[in-house]
Amino acid sequence: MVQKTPYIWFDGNLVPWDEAQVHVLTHALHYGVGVFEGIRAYNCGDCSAVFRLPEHVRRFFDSARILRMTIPHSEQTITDAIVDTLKANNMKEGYIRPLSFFGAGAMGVLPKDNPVQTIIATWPWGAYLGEDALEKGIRVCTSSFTRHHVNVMMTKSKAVGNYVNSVLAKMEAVDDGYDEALMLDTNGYVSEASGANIFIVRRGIIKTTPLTSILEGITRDSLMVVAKAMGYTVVEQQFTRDELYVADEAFFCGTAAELTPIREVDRRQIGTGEFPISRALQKEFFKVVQGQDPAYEGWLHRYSC
Ligand SMILES: Cc1[nH+]cc(COP(=O)(O)O)c(CN[C@@H](CCC(=O)O)C(=O)O)c1O
Repeated sequence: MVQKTPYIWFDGNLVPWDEAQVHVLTHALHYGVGVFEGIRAYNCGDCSAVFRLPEHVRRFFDSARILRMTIPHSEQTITDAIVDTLKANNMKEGYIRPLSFFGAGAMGVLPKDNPVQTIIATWPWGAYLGEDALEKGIRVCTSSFTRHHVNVMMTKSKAVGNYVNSVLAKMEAVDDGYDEALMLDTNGYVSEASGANIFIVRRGIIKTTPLTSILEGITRDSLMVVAKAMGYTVVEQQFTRDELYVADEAFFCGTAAELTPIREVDRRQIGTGEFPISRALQKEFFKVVQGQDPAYEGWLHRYSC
């Protein structure tokens, strides 16, 4: 159950958590047209910092543009509202969920008299895939659900409706005893997880899926930059499930997932079961988000509660 916090920003005002409600004829509840973001704030010791806030806010608005939804606020207003909500909730660290959606008004597929509503919620969210996941890695299965064709759903939009595909994949994986689902694209190549991007390490090369059917992950981008700065070769290249099977290491990454090693895929251990490169990247990633690496100060939007 999500842990409540005192306030949610709702169409310009901070309202008590339990009062942030919508009508059951909200268009997005019926037709799935909304956009959202997942953002994390980290405790950096003497203050806190939201990780890559401008990039997340820009993607939030880009997602809306793709869906022909006009968010009735500026990027600056949303940026300020995110920090204000964190402060109002006295959150030195935690997860931030902006959501914008077609509200109640007309019913029917065409949203014509439906206001675009916007909320920003924040709550504590620890290890996305379980406390042991970051340390020991997770077990993954290839999903029977295929990632969206790029002209069926708009996969560069973090659109609410896209996540029916993710929910079905995740439910199937968990019911079958795994921690997460690996989804293939419509051509059968590895795409991403239900809520994270994927990397593999093979013969010292770090490889990730190109920007085809996947969400353009900000953590993915960050890790590519950090890995290159650490001296690794990083390529964006399609790969198949059996290349994943014979990889030396593999990991998922995302705002919620952070960097979660994968220890097994479809009952095949990945590599030796040790993941030194993933571990080194994970260690550097947490130094970066916690403000311990000055080279990445530009990625931190600092604030104090
Ligand atoms: C499909 C998908 N792919 C990749 C990513 C990684 O993107 P980024 O966070 O920018 O690195 C996410 C984020 N998934 C968000 C929602 C998770 C959820 O269960 O809800 C997240 O990680 O916040 C996805 O949902």
